[in-house]
Amino acid sequence: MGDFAGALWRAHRGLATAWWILVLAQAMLPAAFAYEVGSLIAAADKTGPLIGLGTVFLLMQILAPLHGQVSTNLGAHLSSRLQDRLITAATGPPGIAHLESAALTGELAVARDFDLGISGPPLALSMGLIAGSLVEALAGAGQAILLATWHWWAGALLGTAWLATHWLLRDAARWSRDTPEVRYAQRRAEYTYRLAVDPPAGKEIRLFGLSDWTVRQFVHNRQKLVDLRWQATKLRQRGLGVTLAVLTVANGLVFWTLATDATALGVKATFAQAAIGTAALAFGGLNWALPPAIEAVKAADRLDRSMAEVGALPCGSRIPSGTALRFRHVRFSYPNADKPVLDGLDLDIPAGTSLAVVGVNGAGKTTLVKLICRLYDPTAGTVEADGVDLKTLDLTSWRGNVTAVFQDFIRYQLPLKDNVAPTGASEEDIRAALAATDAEFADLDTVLSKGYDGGTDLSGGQWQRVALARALAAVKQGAGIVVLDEPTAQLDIKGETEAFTRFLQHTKGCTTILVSHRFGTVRQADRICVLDNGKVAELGSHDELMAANGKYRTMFDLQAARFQHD
Ligand SMILES: Nc1ncnc2c1ncn2[C@@H]1O[C@H](COP(=O)(O)OP(=O)(O)OP(=O)(O)O)[C@@H](O)[C@H]1O
Repeated sequence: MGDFAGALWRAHRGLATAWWILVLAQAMLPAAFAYEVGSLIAAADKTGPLIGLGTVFLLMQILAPLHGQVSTNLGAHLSSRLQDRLITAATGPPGIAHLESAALTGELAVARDFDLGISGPPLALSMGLIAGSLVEALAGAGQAILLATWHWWAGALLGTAWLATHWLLRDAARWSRDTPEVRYAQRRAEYTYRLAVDPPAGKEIRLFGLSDWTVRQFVHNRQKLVDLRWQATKLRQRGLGVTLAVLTVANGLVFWTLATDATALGVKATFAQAAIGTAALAFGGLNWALPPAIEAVKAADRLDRSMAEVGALPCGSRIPSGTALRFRHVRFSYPNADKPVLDGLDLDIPAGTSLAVVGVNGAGKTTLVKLICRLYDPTAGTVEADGVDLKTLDLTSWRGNVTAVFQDFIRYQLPLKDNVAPTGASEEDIRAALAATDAEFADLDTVLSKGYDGGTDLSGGQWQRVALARALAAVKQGAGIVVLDEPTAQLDIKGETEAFTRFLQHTKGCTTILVSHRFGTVRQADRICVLDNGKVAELGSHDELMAANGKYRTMFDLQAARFQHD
């Protein structure tokens, strides 16, 4: 609860203060109402008590909707703050291991539930429910205190009896989502939800007839969450029986004493209401909206720390001085993987040369690219730039020195010009980059997404040309190392060879690393390296490797034969 209160305070101090004041004010009103009713009955002159009663009644009517408004606003602020924190936690770490960790993506699903509302109401809504339940619990305590002013034991007895019920119900209302089963169901529900609503999935869902499957998966996992909640929150019968007995005795005793007490009718009316109102102690504060909200706040806190830890990379202060790359006895395993992807890899890439990397699927080509971009660090060995370990370089400067077209490059839903230079560049440079890659598909200001007014979409190959233009624009801005991971896989054969030849012309002087399965492109590189079993199996120019008659030649001949046959 402390974490939650702290999160409210940080979300919006003014609203949080108003929210708590309103909780307390509203909690006091039922006791005040009981007192005023008693006074009205007892008083000879009814004017004062009537005004008092009317004021309390009016406050009850005004404060409740006001509290509702404040709750919704505060909930929206808290929700935005949590979203900001999650986005910062995800994008902040310099590495990407935290985004690929199964444990952390599970945690992210728990944290995001406050906003998706798959297994509970979204925060803006649940804040009102939380407010109501807190008011109720505190109002019950206020009535018990009022009752204690008549007979201390009556307040204590009824207060304790209803508190016991509170614990029973609380136990039953509490549902820990922090279990592998719940996380799994939440992730599957979120995943299938995205499949249903995101356009890229829309094609396959329809073509492969997966609509029913998607709905079934979503419903199944949602139902699973409902069942798990039901199992966790079922009332235990024996506990219920005991509590009912305690309540019957306590209430019987208090009301019997009240009935037989020789006090005035007004006093009796006040304390009878207080005795009834104490029951709110049992039911307030139990609202099922509170635990999920607390868990979302806690999960966001935990993610902040754990993502920073898992995605951390050591960062030096040296400024990169050159673009020659060297892998020295590099070994690399993904976290929790039992087999290394790279194992004793040695490779020199002289500055200003181009190197193509080939190998079967899963040989570790993209992994090599990730190490050059320093998205991961080697498990052992070093990657060096001009003889300097990348770990000792200033990371921002290093990243400014490298540009890449990744296999799964991003298709930004932004204007064409921002797709070429996301952080800005002169119009002249943007146009030059687009011209060099034959990517002038739209007006510079046209958004590359059909989801926007006047927006357009591109074909796979056209998108690749735009991604190549982005890399060229980065070279213009100072990047000296260019990494291309299957950059032309979606271009037609003629376009591919032309595009790569032109790209190399425009990046003359850069160190270029190309990953490709298309040998027409590969052969244009100064040198080619065949990756096998985590090591460099062959290294040389196209002619040298063909003459060596090894793995490269086998792969090249296979592809050439297929084209000749076609
Ligand atoms: N984030 C990851 N976590 C765990 N294992 C991974 C991860 N990414 C890749 N791998 C594994 O590492 C190995 C090498 O993958 P990588 O993507 O580097 O291969 P590749 O040579 O680029 O393959 P392809 O030609 O299919 O693109 C594969 O066995 C893959 O399953």
